[in-house]
Amino acid sequence: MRIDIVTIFPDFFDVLEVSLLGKARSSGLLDVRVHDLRDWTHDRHRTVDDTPYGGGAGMVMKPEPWGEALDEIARDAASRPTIVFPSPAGAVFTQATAREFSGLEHIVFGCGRYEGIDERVFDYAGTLGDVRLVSLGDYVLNGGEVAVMAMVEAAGRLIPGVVGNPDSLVEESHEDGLLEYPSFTKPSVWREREVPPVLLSGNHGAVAAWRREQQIERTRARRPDLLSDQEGRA
Ligand SMILES: Nc1ccc2ncsc2c1
Repeated sequence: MRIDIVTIFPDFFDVLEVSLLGKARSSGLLDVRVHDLRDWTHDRHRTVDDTPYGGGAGMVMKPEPWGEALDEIARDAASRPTIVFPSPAGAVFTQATAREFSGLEHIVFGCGRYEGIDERVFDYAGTLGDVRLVSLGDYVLNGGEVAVMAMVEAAGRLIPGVVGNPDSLVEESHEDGLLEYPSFTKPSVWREREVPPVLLSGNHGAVAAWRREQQIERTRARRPDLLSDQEGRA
C-alpha cells in the first residue's frame, strides 16, 4: 500500500518511522510519503489560508495549493487513489473502515487546518480519486494530523505481514462487533487480586464460553449501541 499525507506540519509524521509501521515501511509493505502543502505555494510567505467568504471567525485553507498538490500526487499514482480528508463533518471511522482502507492500493490523506479547506477542493479531488470525509468521533481537533495518524495505524496494522502474529488481530475489540474480553498474565495473584480460576483450568471450552460472556457483559455495560447493532443483524 502507498500512503501520501499532505499537511502543513510534515514533521508531525516523523513518528511513523518507528515501531511496527516503521518496520513495515523498511520492509516495503507500506510506502508512506509525507508532503508539505506549502511546497505548492508560490508567494514569499508560502500562504495556505485566507479569510472566509461570507465572514466569520478564523481562516479557510486556499484551494490553489491543494489543487496543485493533489494533481501532482495523482499524476504520479499507479492507480486511482482514495482521497481521505479527516473532518468533524465526516462519516465515522470504525474498525470496518480500517479494514476497508487496509485493502486499498493507494490512499491520499489531506490534513486540513484552521476552519477547514475550501469546499471546492473536495469536489475537484473527486476528479482525481474516490473522496471520503472521515471523522474519528464527535469532537473537534485543531487539524487533521492526529486523525490521520490514528487511521494510518488502524489500517496499517491490518495489512498482512505488518503484525507478527495475525491471530492477535482476530480477537480484538470491534472485530466481531463486541468489545474484547479482559486479559490476564502471571502472577496468578497480584496485590490480593486473583486471575479468574476458569483461565487456569485448562478447559478450553469453558475459557471460550467465559470470554464470550465477558465480551457481551462489557459491551452491554460500556457500548450498548454496539449490542443493538448486533441484534439488528440477528
Ligand atoms: N481539518 C480538521 C479540523 C478539525 C478536526 N477535528 C477532527 S478531524 C479534523 C480536521
